[in-house]
Amino acid sequence: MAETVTTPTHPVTPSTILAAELSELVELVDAVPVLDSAIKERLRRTRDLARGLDPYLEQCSTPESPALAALAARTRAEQWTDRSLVSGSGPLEQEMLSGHVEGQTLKFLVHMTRARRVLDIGMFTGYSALAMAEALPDDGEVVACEVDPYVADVARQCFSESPAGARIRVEVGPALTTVLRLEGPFDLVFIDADKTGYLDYFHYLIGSGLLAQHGVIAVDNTLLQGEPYTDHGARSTNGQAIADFNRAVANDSRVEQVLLPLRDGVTLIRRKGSD
Ligand SMILES: C[S@@+](CC[C@H](N)C(=O)[O-])C[C@H]1O[C@@H](n2cnc3c(N)ncnc32)[C@H](O)[C@@H]1O
Repeated sequence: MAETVTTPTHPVTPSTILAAELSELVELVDAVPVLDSAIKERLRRTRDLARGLDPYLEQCSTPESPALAALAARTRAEQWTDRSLVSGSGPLEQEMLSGHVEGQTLKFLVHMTRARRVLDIGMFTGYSALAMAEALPDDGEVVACEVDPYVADVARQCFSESPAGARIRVEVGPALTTVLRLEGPFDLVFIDADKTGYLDYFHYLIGSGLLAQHGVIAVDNTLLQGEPYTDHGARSTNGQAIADFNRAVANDSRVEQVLLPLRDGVTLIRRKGSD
């Protein structure tokens, strides 16, 4: 089993938010002397179930390559608070990085779909792009779209230190503009950029020749920290965008899909009858 575990600085997925909430509850309840010890013990077991999940997934998954580990370390070392998104859609933070288990899942998708051409929409420092590039054959290609020139430069530096990095072509600019001038087909597309743009990316990919007939789309953050399925006050703009996206995909008769509770949610989409 792998020994290294990636610890986010703050919880950004339903399971890590749940674990953090339960950890706080355990502390609160432990401070109440009159409370039944059996109740305290049950709460501790519940916390451990939530808190142990992500580290265990990491331990049981094939370790990331040295190049991916270096890219993740480089991303953690950056002072993201000093920068804000050129697109104005929000601050950059190290938690944007998809990371070990999701990267390993993307590698599996490349292998399983026998992909040769991959489109990465929302590259950040390049973790997903490099993970998928590592799984491609030598003549395969990842086209990676990123709006922020600074993070694109960080990604390029990381790619230059890995043989698989030579398979990645970086396109800087708003992804919706970039995809309009790209030539298809792509066998696999990973959508992980501005959440309010997800429906546009999806409609363009399905409606155009950009996605291969047998192609698969993987979409990140479709659980958006639980916002689409919880009702605790007003949703954020991104939470509403993801709720709308999930409903639109579920109602679209052209496709079939599954939402996997991996990290912040990953939805896999394919055209119906495209065997
Ligand atoms: C969640 S991060 C991507 C994480 C990345 N896939 C990974 O594996 O580490 C989202 C990225 O999308 C970029 N982005 C936001 N809006 C965009 C747009 N309209 N076009 C292209 N990139 C965009 C952001 O600058 C950010 O770097």
